[in-house]
Amino acid sequence: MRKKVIEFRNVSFRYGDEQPWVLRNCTFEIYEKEWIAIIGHNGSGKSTIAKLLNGLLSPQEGEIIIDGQQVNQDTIWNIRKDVGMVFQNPDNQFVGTTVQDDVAFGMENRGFVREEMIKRIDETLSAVGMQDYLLTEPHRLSGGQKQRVAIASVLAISPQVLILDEATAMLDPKGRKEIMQTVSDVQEKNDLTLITITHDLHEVVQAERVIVMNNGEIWDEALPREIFSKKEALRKIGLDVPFVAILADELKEVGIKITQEPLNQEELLEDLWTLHSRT
Ligand SMILES: Nc1ncnc2c1ncn2[C@@H]1O[C@H](COP(=O)(O)OP(=O)(O)OP(=O)(O)O)[C@@H](O)[C@H]1O
Repeated sequence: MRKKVIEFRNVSFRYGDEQPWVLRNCTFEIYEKEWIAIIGHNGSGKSTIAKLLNGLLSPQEGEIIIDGQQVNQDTIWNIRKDVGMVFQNPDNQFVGTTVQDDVAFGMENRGFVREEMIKRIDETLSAVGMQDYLLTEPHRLSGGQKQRVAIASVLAISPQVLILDEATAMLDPKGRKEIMQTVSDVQEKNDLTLITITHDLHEVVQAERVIVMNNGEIWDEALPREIFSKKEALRKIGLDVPFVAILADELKEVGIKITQEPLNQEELLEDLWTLHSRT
C-alpha cells in the first residue's frame, strides 16, 4: 500500500474576512510517487491549493497534513523542505547572478556544507541537462532553460513533493514537451510525488490521476481516461478535452467501433489498426 503524503481535510479558504470563499470543503489525498494533475477553469482555486500546500497561505477551516505533519507555524520550515514549487514565470524565481549561485541559494539558506552543495549543484543541473551552464547569467537563458534551472534549484533540497504551477505555460510546444520529459525522468529517479497544475491537455494525460476543480470545489477525481470520457460535462465547466477524444467520438458516430477512450494519437491508431486487421 502506498504511503499517504498529502491530505486535505475539509479545507476552506478565502483571501480575507470580507472576501468570497475561493476553496470550499476540499478533501483529497495524494500518495507517494503519484503524479497528480490539477485542472479547472481560471480562478477555480488551483494555485490557491498549491500555496496552501507549502504554507504560503493557511486555511481558515480544515486541516492540511503533509507527510504526517499538520501544516502550521511550527512545522512550516520542515514542510517547505518537503514541498518544492516551480511557478509559471521563471524570471520571478531567480535570485543568483549565475546558474550555480541560483541552485546554491536554497541550500545556503538551509545550512548545507560547501562540499555537499557542490555535489548537489552538479547532480541536479546534470539531471535537467543544464550542467554546461554553471557560470551563465540566468537572464541569458531561454524560457525552457530557465525552468530547468528552477527545477534543479528545487531538486537540490531533495523535496518529497514537486509542484509545477503552470510551469510550462510560457514555453512553446517543443519546450513544454522537453520540460515534461525532464520532469518525468527526475520524478522517477528521485521517487517524487508530482503535482502539475496545468491547462495543457498533453500534461494532463500523462498524470496518473486528475483532480478537477470547479468554483473552489472538487468536481471530480479520477484517471485521465475516466475524466476525458465526460466530455459534455467538462465543457460545461469550461474545460477542453483532447482533440483525439473528440475525433474518437466522431468516428463512433459514423459507425466505427472504437473500443476505448483514447488519450493520444497512438492509442487511437492502435484501435483503428486492430479493427482494420479484423476486417
Ligand atoms: N491574493 C489574492 N487576493 C484576493 N483574491 C485572490 C488572490 N489570489 C487569487 N485570488 C482569487 O482567488 C480565486 C482563485 O484563484 P486561483 O489563482 O487559486 O485560481 P486558479 O484556478 O489557479 O486560476 P488560473 O487558472 O487563472 O491560474 C480567484 O477568484 C482569484 O481572483
